[in-house]
Amino acid sequence: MITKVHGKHGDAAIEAKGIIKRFKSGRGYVEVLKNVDFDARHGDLTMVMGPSGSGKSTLIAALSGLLRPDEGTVAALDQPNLWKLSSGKIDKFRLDHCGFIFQGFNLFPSLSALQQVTTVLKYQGLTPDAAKARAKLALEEVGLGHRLHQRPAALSGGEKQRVAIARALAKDPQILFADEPTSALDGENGQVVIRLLRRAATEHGAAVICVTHDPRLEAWADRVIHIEDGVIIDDQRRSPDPEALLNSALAPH
Ligand SMILES: Nc1ncnc2c1ncn2[C@@H]1O[C@H](COP(=O)(O)OP(=O)(O)OP(=O)(O)O)[C@@H](O)[C@H]1O
Repeated sequence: MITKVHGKHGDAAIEAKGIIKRFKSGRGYVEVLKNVDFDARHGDLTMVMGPSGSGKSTLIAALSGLLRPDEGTVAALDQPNLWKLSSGKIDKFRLDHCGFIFQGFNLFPSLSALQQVTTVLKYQGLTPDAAKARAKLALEEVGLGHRLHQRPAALSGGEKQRVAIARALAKDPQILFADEPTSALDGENGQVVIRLLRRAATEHGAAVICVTHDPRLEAWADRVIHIEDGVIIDDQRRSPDPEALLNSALAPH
C-alpha cells in the first residue's frame, strides 16, 4: 500500500448545493443541471447513473472544478466553495487532491507506462527519483509491474485503463472522479477496473465518484444516484455485495 487513508470513512469529501448549469442553444439557453444538490463521502464508491444527455458528465465537471456552474456552491475537502477560488488555485486543488479516470484513457502516446505516471508526480513537486519509485509501486498495485516500459500502442485497452488508474491513484487523491471507466473494456477488464475503484474507496479512503451506464458496477457501490434531465431523481444507499467486497481483494496487486 502506497497511500495513506484519507478522512474518516463516512466524512463528507464534497458537498454541492444548488448547482445550475446552462448551455447556449440557438438564441436561448438549455438548463442541463437544475438546482442539483450532491454530496460524496470518504470511503464510498458513489455511482452516478442516468440516460445519455442527462447531465452526468456536466455534474462531474462542475464538482471537480473543470466547468464553472452558473449558480450553486461546491464545498470540497477544506474549501468551503471551490468556485470562489482563482482559476490557478482551482487547478492546484485538482492537481493536489483529485484523480481522474476517463473512458478514453487520455494517455500520452509517446510516453511509457512508467513515464505517464511519473510526469504527473513531478508536477506535484516530487523529485524524479521519488516520482519514479512511487509510480512503479502504483503500476505494480494495478498489476502492471511487468509493463512499465511499454507505450500505450503496445498495451491492451484493459492495460491502458490500468495505467490511467495507476496515474490517478499514485497522486494519493482524496477524491477520485471516474467517467465511464469501463465502457471501452470487455467483461474481464471491466471487473478489474471496478475492483480497483472499490479498493481506492475501501482501502485508501478516497471518495470515488463514478459515472457509468454499466450495471455491473452497481453491486460494488455504496450509493447509487440516478439523474434524469438534470435532476437527481433517486439516491439510494446500499450495502455493497459482500461477494464484491471479497473479490476486491483479488484485484491485481
Ligand atoms: N459544452 C457544451 N455546450 C452545449 N451543450 C452541452 C455542452 N456540454 C454538454 N452539453 C449538453 O448538455 C447535456 C448533458 O450533457 P452531459 O455530457 O453532461 O450528459 P451525460 O449524462 O454525461 O451523457 P452521456 O451519458 O451521453 O455521456 C447534453 O444535452 C449535451 O448535449
